[in-house]
This record gives sequence, C-alpha cells and structure tokens, in this order.
Amino acid sequence: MGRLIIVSNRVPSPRERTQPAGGLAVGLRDAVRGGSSMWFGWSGNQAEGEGDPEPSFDTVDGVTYATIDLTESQHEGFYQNFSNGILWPLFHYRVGLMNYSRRDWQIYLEVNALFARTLVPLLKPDDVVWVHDYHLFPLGQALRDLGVTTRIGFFLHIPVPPWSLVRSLPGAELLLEDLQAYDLIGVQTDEDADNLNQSFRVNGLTERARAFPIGIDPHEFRAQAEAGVGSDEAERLRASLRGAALVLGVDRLDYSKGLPERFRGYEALIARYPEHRGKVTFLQVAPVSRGDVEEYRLLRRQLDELTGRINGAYAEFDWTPIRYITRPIARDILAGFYRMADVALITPLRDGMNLVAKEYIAAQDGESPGVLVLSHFAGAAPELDEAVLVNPYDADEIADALHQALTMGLDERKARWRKLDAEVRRTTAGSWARDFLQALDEAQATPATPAA
Ligand SMILES: O=P(O)(O)OC[C@H]1O[C@H](O[C@H]2O[C@H](CO)[C@@H](O)[C@H](O)[C@H]2O)[C@H](O)[C@@H](O)[C@@H]1O
Ligand SMILES: O=c1ccn([C@@H]2O[C@H](COP(=O)(O)OP(=O)(O)O)[C@@H](O)[C@H]2O)c(=O)[nH]1
Repeated sequence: MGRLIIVSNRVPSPRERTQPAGGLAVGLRDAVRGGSSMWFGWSGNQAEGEGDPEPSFDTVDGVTYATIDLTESQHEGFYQNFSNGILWPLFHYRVGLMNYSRRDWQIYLEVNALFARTLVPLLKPDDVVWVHDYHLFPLGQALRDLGVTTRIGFFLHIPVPPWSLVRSLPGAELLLEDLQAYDLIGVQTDEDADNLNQSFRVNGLTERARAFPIGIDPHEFRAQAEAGVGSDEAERLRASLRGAALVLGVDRLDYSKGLPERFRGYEALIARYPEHRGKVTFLQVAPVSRGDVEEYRLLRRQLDELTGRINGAYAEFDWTPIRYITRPIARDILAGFYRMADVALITPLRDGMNLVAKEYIAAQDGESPGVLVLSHFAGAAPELDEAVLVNPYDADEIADALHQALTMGLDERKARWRKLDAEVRRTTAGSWARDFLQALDEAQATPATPAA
C-alpha cells in the first residue's frame, strides 16, 4: 500500500507541547503515529503576498507535515465565515445562527480549489487520500477534476442534521453532489449516517455514509494521567481544593458545548442542594476558540457575566463555586486533572463525538473512579451509555445528575466505570483509522472526471 495522505484544515504543530485545543488534531495524531504518511493543511499563518503559496515541510516521527499559508481574506471567507459562521452552526442544528453570504461560499470553493492545486504535485499514484471535515467538503471533487484517480475517503467530525435542516443552506445540493467524489464517507454515529444518507437519497445520489466513531489512545492517556496527578499543577490544584470535591468541564469556548446551560445547571445544584455549598468546586477549562467569529465573542461575554453573577451570589470568603479559565491547558496536565476530578460535567447541546468524555474515562483510577455526567447529544453518548446521561437544556436535570454523581457509592461508580472503560478501549484512535482505511480499500473506486 502507498502512503496515507491526510488533509485537514487544522494540522497540529508537531513540535509544540500546547496545541490549539480540538479533537480532530488529537484523534488523528493518535491514529497516524508509526505509519508512512503526509499530513497536508493550513499552517495557521497568514500569507504575505498574492499568488499560490508554496507548502512548507517538516518531518517528525515518519509523518511529513506539509502546510500552506492563507491570505487574510481567504482565512476570513473560508475559515471564519463559511466554515465556522455557516456550516458549523447548521450542522450543529443551529440554523438561526447561520450567517450566509454568496461571497463567502465563493471564497470557500476557491480555497478548496487552492488546496487541490497545491496538493496534486505532492501525490504519488498509489497514495490513499483521506480528507477531513466540513472545511473541505468539495476537495474530493476538486482533486478528481485535476485527474486524481486514487482512493479518496472523507471523514466528517461534526454531527449531521436531517435533510429538512441541511436544505436551509443555499447550494446544499451542490455540496452533496461534490461528496459523491469520495469513495467512502465516514461520520461519527449511526444517526449522522442515517441523516446524511437520507440527504443523498432525497437528491437522487448514491448513499455512501457509514459510522466510524473516533476514539483516543487510552493506554497512552492513562499513563499520562498517572504521571499527571504528580505534576506541580495537579499538586497546586489539589491543595487549593482543600478537600472539596472537584467537578471538571473541559471544552473549547463554543456555543455547541452548552456552557451557559451547564453553568445554570451547576447553579441549580448549589441552590437546591445546599449541603454541597463549600464542599464542591466546579472548574471549567474553556480555551478561547474562533475568537474572530461574532457568536463566539458574544458567548465569551455571556459566560464572563454568568460566572460573575453565580460567584457573586453564592461565594463565601473562603469558597468560590466556579473557577473559569479561558486559556488552553496542555493535554498531559489536563490528564492529571481528569484523574483527580470526582465528576466530569460534559453537556454539549450537540457534539460530533467529544473526546474529552473518552479521555476522562481513560484517566480514572479503577479503584476509585469518578463519575461521567454526559449529554445525550454528544456523539459519544451511544457508546458511553453507562454515564449519567442528561438533557443539557434542563438545568434541574443537570443539578439532579450532579447530586447523584457526587453522592454515588463506590460499588456503583466502579461498575459503571468498568463498562465505560471497556467501551473506550474497544474503539481507539488506531482502530478507528484502521477500520476506516480498510473499508476505503474495499470501497468501489470512483472513476476520475476529466478536467473541463
Ligand atoms: O480547528 P478549530 O476551528 O480550532 O476547532 C477545533 C476542532 O473542532 C471540531 O472538532 C470535532 O472533532 C472531534 C474529533 O473527531 C470531535 O470529538 C468533536 O466533537 C468535533 O467538534 C472540528 O470538527 C475540527 O475540524 C476542529 O479542528
Ligand atoms: O485546554 C485544553 C482543552 C482541550 N484540550 C484537548 O482538546 C480536545 C478537545 O476535543 P473534543 O473532541 O472534546 O472537542 P472539539 O474541541 O474537537 O470540539 C481534547 O483532546 C482535549 O483534551 C486541550 O488539550 N487543552
């Protein structure tokens, strides 16, 4: 078999310890280690001049990272506006937040064509190309238009709503047609596969979506968690809690993650179950994400206000109910925090998968595991159904679930965790990538469409 060529907008910096938070880069990096592969995408930097950018190369542990810069207007139209201001809200069932403009659609198509033009000279005939996520829906067709005949697979990391919502996007039919250039399309859950196949069916296209839930490397993460509980940061956190139980949330600062609803759920806990006051601390790690998109800035302001209000109402001179951090924390440090946390509170309104939920389970000490409180609407929920599952829109349900988690006996905690841990070990990042690539290998190759 030839090389594996991964293409995604976000490419991790192979040499940096603190990465921009985000599951795509984490899951894929766990998956590609050890093979002969190239990872192509956006450098995260701004291009200086006009004209097609030259890729930069860096090879670390057998993986060649090839990245290109984008101009300010490409970055704005392609990444901020079309990908994150239109596709992201729509695919997270938030049609009302979609901010459509034809100009952004045009730039989105142009950047996909640019990715294709820059990638083609780097390809060899027996390479397998694996494209990732909503930023690059049309890339497969753009590669076919340039004569690429090799297998091309696509994986969508975010949820897929039913056609009745997808059709709100002007030109949705064209995107679906472009998706036909891929030999196989992977999505996170059966619900996503059903919805995408329905959209294909309604438009007279071939159904080609299948569920491949992404995972983590649980062995490596457990080792990081075991080492992490001894870190200076973990020692400082433990000392600062002074015996209080720790409820932990870790999410990019994104409206899909249900943060205001979660904060209100925690507020309902301390309002309705006063026995927890002074005895529990909620630490929310929420690194700023996509800060140039208006909705994300509004969310940040809303959370600043909510945290201030809840802390103002309930804090004692020696107890702060909520600690809220908007800087990223390195994943190996976080691993130690997960192991220390009595409860993980993960309540997205919609989420493709949510790797944090899987990381929390992998990090636990099996002799005294913590409890996962998880939204029904995380892609991880069908696999992790031994968690305490909640409807994230109901503050009282979150409060009751937190109370249940904080008072749960050791036997029940262990029994739930054992089943959850078995699930996290069953589908790993490695098995996810292997299963997808095996299915891609068996998929019907699409004949190349000659350039017009
Ligand atoms: O690249 P950014 O704009 O900074 O955003 C970070 C990533 O967010 C999304 O992650 C998704 O993929 C995860 C792994 O499959 C999944 O667990 C999570 O539920 C998804 O939201 C996005 O899809 C990525 O493209 C971004 O890189
Ligand atoms: O401060 C932070 C916050 C998050 N993460 C990591 O970012 C990823 C988030 O992935 P997830 O699938 O939960 O959500 P996404 O951000 O991709 O929507 C997980 O691996 C986290 O451990 C991190 O390294 N530092």
